[in-house]
Amino acid sequence: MSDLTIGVLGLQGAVEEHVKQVESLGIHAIIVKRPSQLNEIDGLIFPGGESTTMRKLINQYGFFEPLIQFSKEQKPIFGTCAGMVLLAKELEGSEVVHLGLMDIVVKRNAFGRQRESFEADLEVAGFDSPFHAVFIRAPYIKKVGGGVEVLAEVDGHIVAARQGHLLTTAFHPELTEDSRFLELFVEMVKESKTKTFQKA
Ligand SMILES: NC(=O)CC[C@H](N)C(=O)O
Repeated sequence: MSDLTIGVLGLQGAVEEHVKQVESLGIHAIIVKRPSQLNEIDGLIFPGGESTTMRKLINQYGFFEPLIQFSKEQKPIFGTCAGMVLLAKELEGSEVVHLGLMDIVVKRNAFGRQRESFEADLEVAGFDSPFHAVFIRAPYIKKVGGGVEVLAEVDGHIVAARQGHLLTTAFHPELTEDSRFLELFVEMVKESKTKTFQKA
């Protein structure tokens, strides 16, 4: 076991699958259900699910400010699917903004009814072979700000990106055996932990 702990926000959605994938890498995972648990983790995953419901629960359980603070401390966050919607600074066609942490404009349920759920093999920046991705009522990124690195696209739409300590995918990387996105996140978490250690 490494000395890292990764949390999965456990308010709603595909929580267990992420926990299993984190544990499959020999890393300690906890399900985060109370804001105080944010102090016990080095990085946090927002699972897929229903972003509107997740946001209601974020408010109800007093997570809003603690999550903003977690990000301010440069602690890595990985938002998958609904998690991407939570991270976005703007949602297309909507006045609603959730956490607004990442400089991306996101369109919800973006692939339309005919392609509600689909799978695709993606070329990903930094990966040496395609990544098989599962999309479920997925969003995509319409626009990125200057500091955002685009990692993958499908049909010309951005579906994976990184901005410093923030990583996001429109698909569900926890539903396949391929753990390369999680491994990338783990590297981000290790890096951030080393930096914090050096500052202390
Ligand atoms: N699989 C998912 O996470 C779907 C996300 C959903 N469309 C939302 O915006 O909340």
